[in-house]
Amino acid sequence: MLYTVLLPAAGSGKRMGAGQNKLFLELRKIPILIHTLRAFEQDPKCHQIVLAVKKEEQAFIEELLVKHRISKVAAITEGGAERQHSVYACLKASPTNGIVLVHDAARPFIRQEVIHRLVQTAEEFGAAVAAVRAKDTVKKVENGIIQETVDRESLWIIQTPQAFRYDVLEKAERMAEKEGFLGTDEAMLVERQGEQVHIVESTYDNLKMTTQEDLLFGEVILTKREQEEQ
Ligand SMILES: Nc1ccn([C@@H]2O[C@H](COP(=O)(O)OP(=O)(O)OP(=O)(O)O)[C@@H](O)[C@H]2O)c(=O)n1
Ligand SMILES: C[C@](O)(CO)[C@H](O)COP(=O)(O)O
Repeated sequence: MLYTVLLPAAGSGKRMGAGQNKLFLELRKIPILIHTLRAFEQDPKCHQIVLAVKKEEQAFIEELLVKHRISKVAAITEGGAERQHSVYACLKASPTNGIVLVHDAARPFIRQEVIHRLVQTAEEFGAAVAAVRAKDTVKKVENGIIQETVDRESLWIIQTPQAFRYDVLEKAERMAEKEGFLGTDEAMLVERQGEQVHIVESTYDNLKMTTQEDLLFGEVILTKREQEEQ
């Protein structure tokens, strides 16, 4: 089945400390935003892309879309104060009966085979998220004192894309807005509606460009990808 991808791109990139939207920073002379868009532009199963952007950045982003021949962007909507608000704005701009993927525009290295497994799982079960197993020990801490070590075998690091049947995500976003609930990902909103969310194993290089170090890792990932393609 074809899918629609919702790309929140209206953040400020505070943790990157670049003084601008981190999505405009370049890897191999291409903006991070374009790397991410290309992943979906080049996927035959992607029907359309919906972007949430800052109003004052829309004209610049539209120029980037033309320059880099990104043709699948069907709608550009205004993002909100929080990531969740930006995602909801994208959802409201793209009603469909099918599968929607929510993907951070700050994750440029998503692999097509992960996307397709997510879509298949969401088609079957209604909700699925990309994730990788935790590699480090995780502990709960209060006031600088370790309270509990969480069993690593049951720990997964959640990424995006997060894939849903449109009606499942729409109800979750609508109820969260009505109840003033703010989550850090869409799965949280769906879980609190009592829906089961499935895990689809992703790759460790599906990195979210968040801090300066990630730019270095990103260049290495691109070098590795180029070697894979040779
Ligand atoms: N109000 C917001 C906040 C974030 N995002 C988007 O959500 C994705 C993941 O958010 P994050 O990595 O936190 O980006 P920023 O919010 O820009 O980073 P920071 O928290 O460091 O400011 C990014 O593509 C970002 O552009 C958004 O559309 N609207
Ligand atoms: C949605 C997410 O990428 C899953 O790991 C993450 O929660 C986004 O966090 P951010 O602080 O909004 O980047």
